[in-house]
Formats: sequence, structure tokens, C-alpha cells
Amino acid sequence: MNNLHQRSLFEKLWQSHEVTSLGARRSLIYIDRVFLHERTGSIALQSLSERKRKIPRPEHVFCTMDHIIDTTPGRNDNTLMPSGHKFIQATRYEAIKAGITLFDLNNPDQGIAHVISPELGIALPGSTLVCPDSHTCTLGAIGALAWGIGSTEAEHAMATRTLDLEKPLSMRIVVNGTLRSGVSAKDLILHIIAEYGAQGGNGYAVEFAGSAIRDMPIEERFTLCNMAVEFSAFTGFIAPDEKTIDWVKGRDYAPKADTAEQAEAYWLALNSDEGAHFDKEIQIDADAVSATVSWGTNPQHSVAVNGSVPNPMACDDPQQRDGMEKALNYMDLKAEQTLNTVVIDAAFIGSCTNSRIADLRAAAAILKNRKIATNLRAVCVPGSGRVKRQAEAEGLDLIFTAAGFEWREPGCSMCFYAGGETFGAGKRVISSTNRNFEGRQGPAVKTHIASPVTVAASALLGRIGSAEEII
Ligand SMILES: CC(C)[C@H](C(=O)O)[C@@H](O)C(=O)O
Ligand code: SF4
Repeated sequence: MNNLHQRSLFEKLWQSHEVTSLGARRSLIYIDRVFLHERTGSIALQSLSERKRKIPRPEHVFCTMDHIIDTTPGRNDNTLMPSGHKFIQATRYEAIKAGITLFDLNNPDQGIAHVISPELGIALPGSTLVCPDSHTCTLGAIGALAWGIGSTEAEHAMATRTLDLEKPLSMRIVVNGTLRSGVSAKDLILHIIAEYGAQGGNGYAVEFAGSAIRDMPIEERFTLCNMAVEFSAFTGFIAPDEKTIDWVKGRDYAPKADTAEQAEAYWLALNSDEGAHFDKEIQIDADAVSATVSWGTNPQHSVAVNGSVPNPMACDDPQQRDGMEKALNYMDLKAEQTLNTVVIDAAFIGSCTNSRIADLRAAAAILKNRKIATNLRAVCVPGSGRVKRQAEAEGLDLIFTAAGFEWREPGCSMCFYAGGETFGAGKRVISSTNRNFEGRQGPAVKTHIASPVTVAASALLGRIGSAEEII
């Protein structure tokens, strides 16, 4: 039974940040922290400074270099993106002038925005954080209300600490049961998007709940929420629990001493009340999820690694059928072709989806004492300087390089061609990233998205394959 006192987590997060109602589902929402990167943040900073607008609370604004920077060892401001160094230098100049915190190329804490903002305790449970980048929803994993905005909104948020927002509808995705061994959050989110469509979350703020989510380590929760935007959701989030508190505790920008205790008690109360209303609910059986890989040009085009490419003729919706046919054509695949016979040219482990320490450990466990297939190029790019150092302290870098992977400096790298890094025209890549759109990883590149263990296993096999085939 619903009543007005029973509120969903989303209601609690929204109401605790509502400065005022602007009528007709619009509210002015208080923004706790703004995060920027050099690709879009530089534009917002430059525009603010041209209009002579100051950032009144610069201590709440942070900026990293991740998108277009070079990720090869010994890097400098030069990048494969034509005139990319100008973005980097403009970001540096404006960030210093505005007095915000900058994680510059040589900063030991530099990394991908969505990896470092929780890692440093800048994103916190119960807080609002915005960034001109669509994967800001990643931070919902620890119970933050975080979403991607445009550069103009970023200017507004920096200048006023508020944003005028239309309230999304609420959805709860309840995942009960247990994910099978070798099946991770990445497989789960690809499964959900394949099942309910890339538009399935459009207009909704999505809470992930259920026993499989409670059982999930925090690092996998980041992966799950990261792809809420690939489901077209406004954002995705998970109620904080003891695991969240342990993960956040003591981080650089997290509350300290007495305020930490108060904050932790508050965070633990941030969950959906029994009987709270949701505009939509979906139930997923975790036991039914297999290791999953994309075959097409949209994350919705995903199937079990051991399965086969669907036949567009079997699809009733003419628009979707057309999309599937175009995707098969671009990906150079045939309807009903078995996926684990598809030969790959390259493998990539990295991105804000899967470049945290748990991802690298999981991939390294598959690669240990093994070698990647001949004629295959494989690259691993840790998500942050901290992840990289931790991995090196554990000897994971040596496992990757002994297997034949390149080991690089933190950044978005081959997740997105914006920085110019690519495996080369027309190559077929198995990738731990979140987007498989045409040209996403470079001209004519064919991207198959999968979990880090599937990427590692496929790199060894030289074709798409699951970890089950290795162990
Ligand atoms: C460049 C940036 C705005 C973009 C985003 O919004 O997500 C990028 O990070 C991506 O993954 O496509
Ligand atoms: S790693 Fe990829 S998805 Fe994530 S912010 Fe960078 S470009 Fe976007």
C-alpha cells in the first residue's frame, strides 16, 4: 500500500535538494559538486570567464584531464586529436584562474572523471553531482544523485550551485537471485538493455534493488549504474548499505571524524521505504543472466557469448528490424552466426565502465601465465593513477604485459575516438567499454562490448569467447 509518508530513495534524494518548486514537475535543485573534464568542461570554463562570471564556491568544483589526452607512457600535452593540446592547455589555464581543483596530467590522482570522483570521496552518498558527461550516472552506485548535463548547464551549476530540472519518473529494477560464477554487473546491464531496449529507461530515474544488487561489490555497482544512460535513463542508483559506507569511509574529500559518523547514519537511512511508489517496476532473475556480448551497433544488440546473432527477419518491429540489418552490415556479421567463432583483431580493457582495480584483478586472473593470440593487439588502460599504482603494487601490470597487453597511463583512451587513439580502420575489437556505436572507437571499427573477463578470455582465444572456455 502506498501513502504519502512512504518515499522512494529517489524522492528522498530529490526532496533533500529541492530549493523550490517551479511548478509543473520542475524544481530548482541544489548541486553539491560539479565535476569537469577537458573535452566539455573547458568550454564551460571559457564561456564563464568570457562573461566575467565568477565561480562563487570553487572548492566544490573539480576538473580532470581524461578524454583527449595521450595515454602512452611518457606523455605530455600533445595528443592524437588535432589541436587537442589547445583543449588541454585552455582547461589548465581556466581551471587555475577560476581557483577550482584540477587533476592535471602529472597529478597522481588524475584519471577518468567517473573513476576518480568517487575514489577521492568527491561524489558521496546522498549528494548531488553533475558533470558535462553522460556517464556521470556511474556515481549512483554509492547512492549519489548524479547525472550528465550540457556545457551550458555546467556554467549555470558553477555560477549558481543550482539547476532547473524537470523531475523524471521513477523506476525500480529488482534483481533477485544470484549471478552465476563468471557473470558480472556488465553482463547484467547488457542483459537488461537487450531485454527492455536501449530506450527502456527513457524519462526515468532508475533504482537498482534486490538480493543480487545487495550481494554485488561496490566496484561492480559502478559498472551497472554507468550504463544506466545506455538504457536512456536520467540516472541509475543504488541505496547505500554497509558495503557503501566501508568503501567511502576515509576517502580524501569524504567527511572526517564526528561529521563522518553523522553522515554515515544519514546515508544508511537513504533507501526506499516499504510500499514506496514507483512509476514502473521490472523484475530480473539474476540466475538467468549469462556472460553477454554485443553483436551490433547499440548496447541493445547484445546476446549470450555462447549464443548466436539474432535473425532480423524474426523481429516484428520494422524499425528495429531495419536497425538490426544495418548493424549486421556494419559489423560484417550474418544472421544466426555463432558468436564464439568471430575472430577479433584487438582487445581493450579500460573506460569508466570497467577500469577499476576489481576489473583489472578479474582480467588478470584469466591472463595469468597465458598469452594473447598471435596477430592480436591488446591494450589495458587503468581508470586512474591510484588504480594504476595499486595494480602495479599487486603485480597485475606484469601479468598484463607478460600476456602481451600494453599497459598505459590513465584516461579514456580507446573507449572513444575523440582523443584520436584507435586500433585502426575496420578493426574488430572486444572491449570492456559501454558504447558500440558506428565509429565509436575509430573509423569503421567494429566494437563488441563485454565484461573484462570476457575481453581477457577472447584476447587469449583470438575470437569472441567466454572465461568458461579458459578455466
Ligand atoms: C565527450 C563526452 C561529452 C561524452 C559523454 O557525454 O558521454 C563521452 O564521455 C562519451 O562517452 O561519449
Ligand atoms: S571512458 Fe569512455 S564512456 Fe567513460 S567518460 Fe571517457 S569516453 Fe566517456
